[in-house]
Order: sequence, then structure tokens, then C-alpha cells
Amino acid sequence: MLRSCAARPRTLSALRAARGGAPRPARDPGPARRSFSTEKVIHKDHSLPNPSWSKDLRLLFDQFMKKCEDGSWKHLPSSECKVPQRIHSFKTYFLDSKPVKEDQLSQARPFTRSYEVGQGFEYAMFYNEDEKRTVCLFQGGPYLEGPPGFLHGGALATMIDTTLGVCTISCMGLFMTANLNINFKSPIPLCSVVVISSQLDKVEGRKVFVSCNVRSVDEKTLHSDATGLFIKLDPEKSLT
Ligand SMILES: CCCCC/C=C\C/C=C/C/C=C\C/C=C\CCCC(=O)SCCNC(=O)CCNC(=O)[C@H](O)C(C)(C)COP(=O)(O)OP(=O)(O)OC[C@H]1O[C@@H](n2cnc3c(N)ncnc32)[C@H](O)[C@@H]1OP(=O)(O)O
Repeated sequence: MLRSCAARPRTLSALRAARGGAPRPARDPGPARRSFSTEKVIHKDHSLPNPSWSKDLRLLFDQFMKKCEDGSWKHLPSSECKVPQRIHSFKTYFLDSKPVKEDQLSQARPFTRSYEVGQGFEYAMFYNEDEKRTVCLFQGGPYLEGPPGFLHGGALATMIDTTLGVCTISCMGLFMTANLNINFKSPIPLCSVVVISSQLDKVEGRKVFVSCNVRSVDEKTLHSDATGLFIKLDPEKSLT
């Protein structure tokens, strides 16, 4: 994700300055944050194969890594601690409208990267800039059970939300989900692998419309299809 954030043409302060508003001083990260940001900590990339990955997930991962060789697809790294510019701007410009306790914030980590290896969300994301498409290879672990032996619908909704969110990567700015419509067509056996294929359908002002389908590895089963609306955050508007 860092790569795409680094490529972002302008920061929020540049956006704000462009509007003639005085750039808001970045919030003092506080001692804990300062020491954290000066540490040279190498964060684990959770989007790489690990022993919990099934043969299906490894095969699909290798197939998509091959697609990356000509540069058409990009593998998106995923660490639970790295604070890319986009998230940092979000915390600087949008979180102060509702003071969140510093110590709670310092414990924050992405929901999908908060389980022991293999027990929750195992996934890898690939992005195609030209086609504005994101593919997520997802294996839901045993802690994501809904109906006995099947994946919880909320766990699938989480991965759909995350995958659709990544589709906004090519748009400037920070986006939040305003609407998700999900059809659950066929239950997903727990610990099986599915492919979430998503695309950016249209942009209207601050509104980005995206959609996806969720299929089994052999593509024979359509497990789900969904649409989403993401709204670009307006730094002049408070979030709460
Ligand atoms: C933010 C950075 C950090 C998170 C990263 C998120 C995503 C992008 C990421 C990239 C990569 C990373 C991976 C993705 C990881 C996770 C993704 C998860 C994303 C989420 O999980 S995020 C949490 C859940 N999400 C919320 O917690 C939002 C709560 N919500 C609000 O904060 C406001 O609601 C907001 C800001 C959305 C809009 O507020 P606002 O004031 O800026 O805009 P406003 O209301 O004026 O609407 C403008 C135009 O959108 C139309 N519109 C609005 N809502 C609509 C709806 N529901 N249906 C149909 N149309 C709707 C209006 O009708 C108007 O349309 P028109 O202009 O035509 O009149």
C-alpha cells in the first residue's frame, strides 16, 4: 500500500493549502508515537505465503505473482503496523474531531491483520492500475466461523469492504465506505479459498462506485456479488 500512497500526487495539507485554508499543523505525535516513528522496525508482510496457506492459496498466489512480472499487476504488501502517509493524514486531519485516547490509538491495527497466523483472515491483494481492478485471494480461518463449518457473512463483508476500498487507491484523497450491498449466493466452506474480483465502475465528484464478485478457486461457484460506494473525505468537513 505504501508504494501507491508514496505515488500520491498531493498531501491533504497541499489540498487544504490549494483551497487557501491554512494547513493545519500536524498533531504532535506525542512521546510514545515519536519513539515509535524513529524506531527502525521491519514489519512483517502478512500478504506473503505462510505455513497456514492451503495449496490452492499458494498456487493462486504464484499465478498472480507471475502476472506481476510484466508490471500489469502489482502485489500489494500488507503490514499491521506500517502507517502509510494516507493513514497518517487520516489520523492527523480527521481523528481530532473526536479525541481518541492516545494509548488506545497506539494499540490500533487493521482488523483483518489481528488474528494469529492461519486462524483469521489470510489473504493477498493484487492491483491492476490500467484496468482499475483489485483481486483478493482470501482464505478464511477457523476463527471466522458463522454457520457451522461455513464462513461468517460478516467476515466476507469485511474482505469485500477492504478489497473494494483498495479500488479507490488510484483516486486522490482518502475514502470511506458509505454503502455496501452484498448478495450472499452460496455459503463459503470454512478454511476454503475464494477469489474476490473487484473493479472501479465510475467516479462522480467525491463518489466512487465499485463492485465485485466472489468465486471459488475453480470459478464454478459464485459465492457472492456486491456493490459499494466510497466517498472521498472532505478535509473541511468534520467526520462526526
Ligand atoms: C480513510 C483512510 C483509512 C481507511 C482506508 C479506507 C479506504 C480506502 C483505502 C485504501 C486502502 C486500504 C484498504 C482498505 C481498508 C479498509 C477499507 C475499509 C473502509 C471502511 O470500512 S471505512 C469505515 C466505514 N465507513 C464509515 O464509517 C463512514 C461513515 N460515514 C461517513 O463518515 C460519511 O457519511 C461519509 C464521510 C462517508 C460521507 O460524508 P460527507 O459529509 O463527506 O459526504 P455527504 O454526506 O455530503 O455525501 C456526499 C455524496 O454522497 C452521497 N452519499 C453519502 N452516503 C450515501 C449512501 N449511504 N448511499 C448513497 N449515497 C450516499 C450523498 O448523497 C452525496 O451525494 P450528492 O453529492 O450527489 O448529493
